[in-house]
Amino acid sequence: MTAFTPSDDPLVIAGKRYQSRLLTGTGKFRDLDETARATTAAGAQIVTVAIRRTNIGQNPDEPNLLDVLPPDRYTILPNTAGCYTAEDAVRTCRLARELLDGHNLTKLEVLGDPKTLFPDVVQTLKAAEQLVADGFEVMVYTSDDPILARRLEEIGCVAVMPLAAPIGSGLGIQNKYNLLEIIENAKVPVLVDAGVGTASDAAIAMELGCDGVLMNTAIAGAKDPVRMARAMKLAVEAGRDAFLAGRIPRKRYASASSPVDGLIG
Ligand SMILES: CC(=O)[C@@H](O)[C@H](O)COP(=O)(O)O
Repeated sequence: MTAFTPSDDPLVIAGKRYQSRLLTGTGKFRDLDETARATTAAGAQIVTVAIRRTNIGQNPDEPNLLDVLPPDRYTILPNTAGCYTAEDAVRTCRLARELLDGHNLTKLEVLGDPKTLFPDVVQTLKAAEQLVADGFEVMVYTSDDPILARRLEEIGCVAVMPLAAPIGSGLGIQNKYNLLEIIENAKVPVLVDAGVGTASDAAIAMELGCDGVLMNTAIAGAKDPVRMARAMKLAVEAGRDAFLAGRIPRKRYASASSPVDGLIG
C-alpha cells in the first residue's frame, strides 16, 4: 500500500516548499493562546498577520503574536487588511518587511468598500506593480475574475488568491466555474482566500484543483476553533487527495456496483 505523504506533494510558493496547503489567519481568536492552539491543530505552516491590527513588535509593551507563532517555525505572511489604497498597502508592506527583518513574502489586500470587503481591482493592480518592482513576493487577494487573475500573474505575483465569497461571510464557493477558469490558466499557485465557512467548502476548493486555501473566520469564529482547525486540516488533505486521485465521471443513470455482464447462467 503506497503511503501518500504531503511531503511527496509540496505546495511551492516563491520557490519554498510547504507540506501544509492550509494557510490560516490569526485574527478574531479569543486570545493568543487560542490562536496558537488552533494554528497547531490546523497544521498550518504559513500564517497571515494583519499588520495594521496585530502587534508583531510595533508596540513593545503589548503581547507579541510572534511569541506564540515564532518566525523560526512559521512563515509569517503579513497582510494589508484594512488598506483601501495602493499607497497604504505598499506602506504597510514596507513596515512589515522592516519588522520581519527583510522578509519579502506578503499578502496584498486592497479593499474596495467596507460592506463587502471586495478587492478594489484598480488599486490592487497598482499596488501589485509597485510591490513587485520593490522586490516583494506578492500573494494577492483578488476577485474571481479570470482576466484580472491573469493580469496579476503577468505583473509577477507569486500566487493568486481569488475569494470564494466575501471575507468573513462563510458562504463558501459562489462561482466554481470562474475559479476553474483561473486554476486551469494559472502558472502560479491558486489559493482560495476568503469566504470559506466549513470543512466541505475547503474540500471542494481543493477538489477543483486549488493549490491551497487561506482562511480565518471559519476557524476563529467556530464554537470550537481548535476542532474546526483540525477539520479544515483534514478537509484540505482529503480534497487534495481526491483531486489527485481523479473522481469518477458523473452519470445520469445507474451503474450497478457488481456489473451483470459475464453473469453465470
Ligand atoms: C486572514 C486574511 O487574510 C483574511 O483577509 C482572509 O481573507 C480570510 O477571510 P475569511 O475570514 O473569510 O476566511
